[in-house]
Amino acid sequence: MAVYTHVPAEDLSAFVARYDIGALVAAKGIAEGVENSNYLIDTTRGRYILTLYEKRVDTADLPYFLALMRHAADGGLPVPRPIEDKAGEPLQELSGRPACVIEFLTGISVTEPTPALCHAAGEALGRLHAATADFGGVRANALGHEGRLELAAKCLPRAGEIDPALAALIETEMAFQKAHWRADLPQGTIHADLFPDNVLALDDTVTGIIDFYFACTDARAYDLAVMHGAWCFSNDGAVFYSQRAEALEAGYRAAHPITAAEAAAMPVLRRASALRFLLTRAWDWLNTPPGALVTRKDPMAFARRLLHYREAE
Ligand SMILES: Nc1ncnc2c1ncn2[C@@H]1O[C@H](COP(=O)(O)OP(=O)(O)O)[C@@H](O)[C@H]1O
Ligand SMILES: N[C@@H](CCOP(=O)(O)O)C(=O)O
Repeated sequence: MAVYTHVPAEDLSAFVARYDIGALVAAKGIAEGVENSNYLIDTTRGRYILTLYEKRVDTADLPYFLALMRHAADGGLPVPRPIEDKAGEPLQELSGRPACVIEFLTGISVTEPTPALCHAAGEALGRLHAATADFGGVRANALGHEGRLELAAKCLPRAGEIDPALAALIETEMAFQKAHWRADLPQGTIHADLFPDNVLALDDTVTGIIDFYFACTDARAYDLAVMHGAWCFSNDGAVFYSQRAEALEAGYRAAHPITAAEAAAMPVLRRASALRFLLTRAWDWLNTPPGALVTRKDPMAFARRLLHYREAE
């Protein structure tokens, strides 16, 4: 359940009145999502998403995320445009939290994507990379190579509470990444979390790319590696679907080239991405207090992906 901050109805009405979007007629909390509180709001003029940014998002990064979303929307991507208030300001405060209203986009997130949707999603990523090539914003990846190694070291002492083999898996992967990570791959603006639940689709057509709150500047090909892990396995990581992977890469190549160096680095990037999601899930698994309204995601689902990548070499 991702409504951490509950906003009283009268505050919501007053908040909506700051914008030129009509009067509030309905609002409901959205259960999906992990990081922030989201409300679906209907006004006399249309439908919008209201996001209240919770503690895990650094307020200083919000102007970067909102500028990136606007840039991508201006570039023709199906990315929700942040709505400005009557004074031209997209970033607000509500119930003691930074808050923003963004466009509502139609579509649903699928859990078992077809190869056709994988193709469309890969193409959408390629288009996003092309459209953001001239985006001026820069944000370091807190979960980049160094960040992953730091988080790995923090997870190691208690990894055995999740699975007896997990500490060894993390340790050996840290050694591999230290030896093989390449810092010289083409850099760009990456989404960094383009899982199926962050893509809205209708009939194998992508209608929305959402949740830019991990976006950053990093190796462009890493973004495709993230999608490989997120889109091409069963949810528990036990089954790899090669047709999805072929379609994903073909879709990306239809919109953006992959250099020879990027293609050669892909096995390392995929392992790095599997490690990243294994680690953040493990950290949350070990540190989410009982009774928190967050659904913890299974770290072992990404341990299995990591093992698959190792065995595929
Ligand atoms: N612009 C949008 N249009 C339609 N639905 C959206 C939009 N943004 C978010 N949502 C809905 O809200 C849910 C949570 O949003 P998300 O940004 O993924 O939250 P979180 O950052 O907490 O993970 C999504 O799964 C989707 O159902
Ligand atoms: N995609 C990550 C979790 C991040 O959650 P999101 O709702 O912000 O996409 C994972 O699956 O571990």
